[in-house]
Amino acid sequence: MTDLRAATPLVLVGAGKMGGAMLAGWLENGLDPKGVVLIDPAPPPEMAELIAGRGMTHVTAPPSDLKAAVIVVAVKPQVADAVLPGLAGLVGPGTVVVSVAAGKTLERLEAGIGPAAIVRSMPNTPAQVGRGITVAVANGRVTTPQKVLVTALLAAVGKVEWVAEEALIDAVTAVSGSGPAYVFHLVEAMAEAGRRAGLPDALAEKLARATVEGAGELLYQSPLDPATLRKNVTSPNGTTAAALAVLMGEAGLQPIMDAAVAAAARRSRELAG
Ligand SMILES: NC(=O)C1=CN([C@@H]2O[C@H](COP(=O)(O)OP(=O)(O)OC[C@H]3O[C@@H](n4cnc5c(N)ncnc54)[C@H](O)[C@@H]3O)[C@@H](O)[C@H]2O)C=CC1
Ligand SMILES: O=C(O)[C@@H]1CCC=N1
Repeated sequence: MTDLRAATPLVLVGAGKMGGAMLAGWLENGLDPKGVVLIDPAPPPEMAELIAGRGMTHVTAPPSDLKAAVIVVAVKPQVADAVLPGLAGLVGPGTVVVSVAAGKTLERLEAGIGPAAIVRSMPNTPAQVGRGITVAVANGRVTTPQKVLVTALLAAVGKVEWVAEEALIDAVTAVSGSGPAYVFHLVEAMAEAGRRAGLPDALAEKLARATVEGAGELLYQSPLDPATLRKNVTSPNGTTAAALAVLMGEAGLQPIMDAAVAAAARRSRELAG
């Protein structure tokens, strides 16, 4: 079983919301902070604190004297093309590059960093609490041991799926990469609907948040599928049935979700550049 020590030296390029969430998860799971080199000219303040507190090396540009075991590229897709060529010097014969950038194809990544073992992946921010899910696709240069190493790294912050067909990553991005935002928006919408139904602000927010937290945890712990869990809430001719007649109706959630996921997948394809 590959442990996270094999991932060092690990160079994390960009410690913002996604890179920072993964880094927090890795440290929680035993990655040696001394083996981490963070490249970020302007990490968010909470990351700067974590970096200093855990003794990680922090630089603002790629060092010239290092070959990485793993390079995780977690900068915005819009800056990836500019950043990638500067990382080429960190690539040695054993290095595997893992990109989390939305839209950036394996071909585009290789055009930027040069010939290398590259994994294109799509994680999500629940990685911060070890409950992310990442889908990954490898180029032809990734060896089996590198795939095992990347799996260990990604598995330290949640579930991992590999796909052989790169085109699936756009839909993956639209469902699980962006998906946490849809769930957080559901909380906002439920709270707002509660306020409009007469609840005081604080109570509406508390009820919406606790309901999604609890339903998520129940889904996590239960062996039942979501449809069964939904039916377990729904008494015949009761209040839930009345609400679901709206949510599952013709103008309900499904067509809205279809449109949202299609829009995100389209944007992912555009971000290829
Ligand atoms: N936020 C999310 O939920 C998810 C984001 N992603 C992907 O993760 C990547 C990063 O997104 P976020 O973390 O949300 O953005 P962010 O803006 O929070 O983080 C980007 C980080 O990159 C740093 N950076 C900028 N220029 C740099 C450079 N030249 N060298 C090194 N670091 C540099 C910034 O200072 C910042 O800390 C994007 O490609 C995005 O598509 C993927 C899955 C989910
Ligand atoms: O919004 C974005 O583009 C990134 C990719 C998936 C989640 N956040």
